[in-house]
Amino acid sequence: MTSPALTPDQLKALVRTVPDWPARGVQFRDITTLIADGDGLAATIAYLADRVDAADAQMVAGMEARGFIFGAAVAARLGLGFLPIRKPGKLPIETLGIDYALEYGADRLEIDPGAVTDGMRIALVDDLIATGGTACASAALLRKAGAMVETAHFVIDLPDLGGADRLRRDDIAVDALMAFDGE
Ligand SMILES: O=P(O)(O)OC[C@H]1O[C@H](OP(=O)(O)OP(=O)(O)O)[C@H](O)[C@@H]1O
Ligand SMILES: Nc1ncnc2[nH]cnc12
Repeated sequence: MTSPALTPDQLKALVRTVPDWPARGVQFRDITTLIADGDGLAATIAYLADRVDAADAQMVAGMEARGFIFGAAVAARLGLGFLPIRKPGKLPIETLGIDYALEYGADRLEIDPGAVTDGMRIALVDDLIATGGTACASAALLRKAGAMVETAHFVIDLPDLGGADRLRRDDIAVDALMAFDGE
């Protein structure tokens, strides 16, 4: 695979930080500016694809909505299929779902169970891991469908929020292209 043209530090500089959005005290790490940059998008996909390739995954799963941007591009680059992990009520079939707790309230994720074959190695891809609620629920859902989920790959880690450690406690190896750590 050709080396990406931009370094992780240069990619980090393309992420826009919006203070106090969507709530006071939150530093929102916005990938809109990263993906609007052609070299930035290409390098981000190249980095993620190298890691998913090294994990020997048979399929890529991405979480709605931002995980679709990165996950589908990585899957296509590697010639793998892509499994969308959807917010509730979007799939026109009988789904397999999981309910999970958010900091305030609850949410649900759903997949097409027919897309997963027993024992298939599926790599998770998303733009960002914060508390890990979305990624842990996604891994549990894929495992419930019969998949093996051993790796998860993110563009951004917010280590202060503990999500990556939470995933590791579920026996999932985590990598991220960049971290915003107490910034
Ligand atoms: O680690 P967590 O605390 O679960 O947070 C991370 C999740 O939050 C964001 O998605 P969001 O639910 O905002 O949806 P979006 O991709 O549709 O914007 C992000 O894309 C991750 O999926
Ligand atoms: N701080 C943050 N920035 C962007 N997306 C997020 N999802 C959860 N926390 C986030």
